[in-house]
Amino acid sequence: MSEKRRPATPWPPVETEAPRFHPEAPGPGTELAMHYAECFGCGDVDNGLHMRSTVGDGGVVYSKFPVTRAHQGAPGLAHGGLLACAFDEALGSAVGNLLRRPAVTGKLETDFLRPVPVGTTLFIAARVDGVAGRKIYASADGHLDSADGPVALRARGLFVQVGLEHFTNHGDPDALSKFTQQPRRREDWDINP
Ligand SMILES: CCCCCCCCCCCCCC(=O)SCCNC(=O)CCNC(=O)[C@H](O)C(C)(C)COP(=O)(O)OP(=O)(O)OC[C@H]1O[C@@H](n2cnc3c(N)ncnc32)[C@H](O)[C@@H]1OP(=O)(O)O
Repeated sequence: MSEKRRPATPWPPVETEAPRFHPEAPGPGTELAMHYAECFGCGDVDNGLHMRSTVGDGGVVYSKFPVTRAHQGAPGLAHGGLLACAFDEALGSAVGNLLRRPAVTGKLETDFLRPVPVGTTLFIAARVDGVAGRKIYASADGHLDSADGPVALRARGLFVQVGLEHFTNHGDPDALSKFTQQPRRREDWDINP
């Protein structure tokens, strides 16, 4: 199957600054713990994606998504929505861990280039591309079965920085205390755009 191309659109779509990684961001080689045990992407959820991520060199976060029968759409193939979910998680992990700015997905676009069979592992490499005020642009490639395997998907996401009250006002008021890894304290986040 030949490498397919999609129409080239500028990315990031607006003028941005280079991302400034948080001084206490985890360094290369760090295996990232799940950020929340009940997260469908990285938590201990039945039939969740059970993604695991590691910080690489140059501001890249590598995540693995083992695709099981629980993740099917067409028989034997991963469901596209769950693949998009895996990219949301991978991009969000790069943004959250490297910048330590609380942010939510505002826009997520995914190019599906190859089918992803059950039994494969998707190796996702995600990076933060630029920042414009509260807007954080990130992108990722998903490779089949190894870090340099064929590219099955590409994704681009806009994350919007929010105050911590976003999570307490709209979600579980106890949610922040349920985070299972650092930073657990307000002062651990860079909350100034
Ligand atoms: C160590 C730490 C570990 C942590 C690890 C964490 C891992 C996490 C992994 C989990 C990963 C999973 C993560 C998840 O699943 S996050 C869950 C899914 N996402 C949401 O639920 C978000 C829902 N949406 C909102 O809450 C609001 O709409 C937000 C907050 C996004 C913006 O509402 P707000 O009123 O606050 O701001 P604004 O509307 O003035 O917008 C601000 C700017 O953004 C621009 N804009 C907005 N939307 C779009 C768009 N669609 N296309 C293009 N642009 C868009 C907008 O034009 C404006 O630009 P400008 O006019 O200023 O130029």
